[in-house]
Amino acid sequence: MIELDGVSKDFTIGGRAVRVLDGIDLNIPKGTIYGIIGHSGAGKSTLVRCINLLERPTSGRVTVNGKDLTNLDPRKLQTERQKIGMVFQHFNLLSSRTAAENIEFPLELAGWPKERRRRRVEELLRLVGLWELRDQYPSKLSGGQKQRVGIARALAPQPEVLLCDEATSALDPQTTDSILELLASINRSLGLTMVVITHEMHVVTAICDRVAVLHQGRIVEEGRVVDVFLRPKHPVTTEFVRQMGGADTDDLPGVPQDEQLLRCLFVGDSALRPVFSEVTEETGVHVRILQGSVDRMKTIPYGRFIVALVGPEEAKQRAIQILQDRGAWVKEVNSGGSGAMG
Ligand SMILES: Nc1ncnc2c1ncn2[C@@H]1O[C@H](COP(=O)(O)OP(=O)(O)OP(=O)(O)O)[C@@H](O)[C@H]1O
Repeated sequence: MIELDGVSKDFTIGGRAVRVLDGIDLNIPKGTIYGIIGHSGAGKSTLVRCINLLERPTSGRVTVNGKDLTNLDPRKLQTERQKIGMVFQHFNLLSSRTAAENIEFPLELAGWPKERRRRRVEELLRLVGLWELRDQYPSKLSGGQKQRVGIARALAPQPEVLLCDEATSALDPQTTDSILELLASINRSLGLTMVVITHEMHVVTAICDRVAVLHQGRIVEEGRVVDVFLRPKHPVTTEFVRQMGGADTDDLPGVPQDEQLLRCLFVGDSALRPVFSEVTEETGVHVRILQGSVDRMKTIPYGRFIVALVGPEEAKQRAIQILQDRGAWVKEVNSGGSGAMG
């Protein structure tokens, strides 16, 4: 749906060219919610603005829905841009227009007839839960309500892609969750492809299917959210994962020499099965859970545990084999070892 091939972007800063994006390759499948996470200055906003060519890449190609945007003349680019909606961190609403009039604005620009505009605006006000507030001006709306207007305005011309640039970063945690829920439900009901730019892990784990980690203008990791965040490879990803907390061997109590300390990770249905009980039943090895939790990333359950196996050596090895056979990723650790799960 969205493909970036070797996209680079240079800005001239203080008279010299500085490379802000460096050879970005991305393939965002239709209908997915795709997260791009990175620290401040990583290049996230520049990257998302390259997708709709608000920033023209210095080199590389941007293809959206089979059309190479980097090769279109200005008029055709304008037409294609209407299929890409954008939601901003600070809402960017027109203060002199009511909620309904803000939503209507892009339809006026696109030349929709009045009656069709009226029907579309009503539909959108209801979709984002703002029908009652349709005649309010932005100054009378809360941050969450303003962002609902921003989302409805972006959806008005029926785009195929929605770009969200830190759409929840100016909101409190509760409002953030309600906006994330709205975005996820729009994705489900309209099948819209969404690109979500954020510096917050929570945003990615709540609604994204896939994620790219951006660092100093490069993608350092990419994949399914569960794969990238539960088994991070790059130090920047590991830093983000630490924000989630979870199993860590730093603060473990002492474990007797004859017990085998393990880190276990279950992803998918195996996280919900009584695998530790099965191990005990089949091998006689007891499993002492020292730390752990079961949670979900979007809809996918996962469990992270630090356990100690208690029993004869040969039986402990069989227990590890059974854990692996039942879908666990298992890593033996020395007691007193350190490091986040991953
Ligand atoms: N128009 C511009 N001219 C010059 N430099 C720019 C321009 N836009 C961005 N930059 C620089 O590019 C780098 C990446 O900025 P960008 O806003 O894309 O990062 P970001 O990851 O979105 O960060 P933040 O979360 O802080 O917005 C920064 O060093 C920034 O100063």
